[in-house]
Amino acid sequence: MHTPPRVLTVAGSDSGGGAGIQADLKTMLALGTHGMSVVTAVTAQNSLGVQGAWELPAEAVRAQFRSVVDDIGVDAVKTGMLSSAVLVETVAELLAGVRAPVVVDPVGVSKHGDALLAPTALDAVRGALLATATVATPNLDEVAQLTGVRVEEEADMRRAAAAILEFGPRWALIKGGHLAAGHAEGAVDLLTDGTEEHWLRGPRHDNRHTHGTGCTLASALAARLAKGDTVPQAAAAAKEYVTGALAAGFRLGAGIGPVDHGWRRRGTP
Ligand SMILES: Nc1ncnc2c1ncn2[C@@H]1O[C@H](COP(=O)(O)OP(=O)(O)OP(=O)(O)O)[C@@H](O)[C@H]1O
Ligand SMILES: Cc1ncc(COP(=O)(O)O)c(N)n1
Repeated sequence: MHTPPRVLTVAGSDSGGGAGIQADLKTMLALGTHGMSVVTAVTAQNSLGVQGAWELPAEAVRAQFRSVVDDIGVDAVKTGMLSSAVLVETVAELLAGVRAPVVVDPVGVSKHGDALLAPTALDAVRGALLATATVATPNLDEVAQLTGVRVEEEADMRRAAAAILEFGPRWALIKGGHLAAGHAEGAVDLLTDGTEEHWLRGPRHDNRHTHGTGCTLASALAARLAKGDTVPQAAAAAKEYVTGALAAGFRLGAGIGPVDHGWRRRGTP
């Protein structure tokens, strides 16, 4: 009997289904793995923004994590919205006991600018969470928030990665999706462990249906790591998956629509 690789997301729920836990589980299924979840917070969210957010108690996060890890086991873990300093510290402590690869997406704010992490949690992200990561996947706003490095040109991404690596992840994947057109060739991300450097380049799709890109990239990366890829192989596959999902992104609600996690089944548009 075939048992698919087991991948766990520790993240917030997005009621609109485009980001957070919902994006993670869809991505994990699309990439042939068994997705599992530890919910950290519940958001009331749609294509227009985040209308409310409620954090779970640390005890509930710990209990979900133990239920999954102690019985089922994990081949990779991904973290997303962690909401507060208490939950960042709790999750960092839980991850320290895990041997599987860990992808940390240090989610700070939503696409609409709604805060998904308390400013008081930044120290715990720097001091405890990032060191548990096999790969950390900050976007440019998160890089600025965590390190003070401002990326305006592609070449600045090297300094951003070096500053993130100081906090202890084995690899940094700096996402350049927010680089202004004209300052990058396509949509470019930089993956490096401080020695090797891999530029991940894809075509830019400006169809505005980009809700969930960061969650999707990090989950695809975790899924491929669970399947046994090396970090550079997993990152290349994740970039290809998110690029296809973005190209197929669709209108939903009155605002920013989601990427299409099922694009491979439906065929490329
Ligand atoms: N318009 C775009 N066209 C093609 N690829 C994109 C575009 N925007 C982002 N990407 C890619 O999507 C992935 C996520 O990048 P991004 O910088 O948007 O992350 P994020 O900010 O965490 O996501 P979000 O903006 O959803 O919070 C990266 O691989 C990035 O290069
Ligand atoms: C619960 C939750 N987690 C994460 C994000 C960030 O999403 P994106 O992938 O668009 O950055 C979000 N909007 N909501």
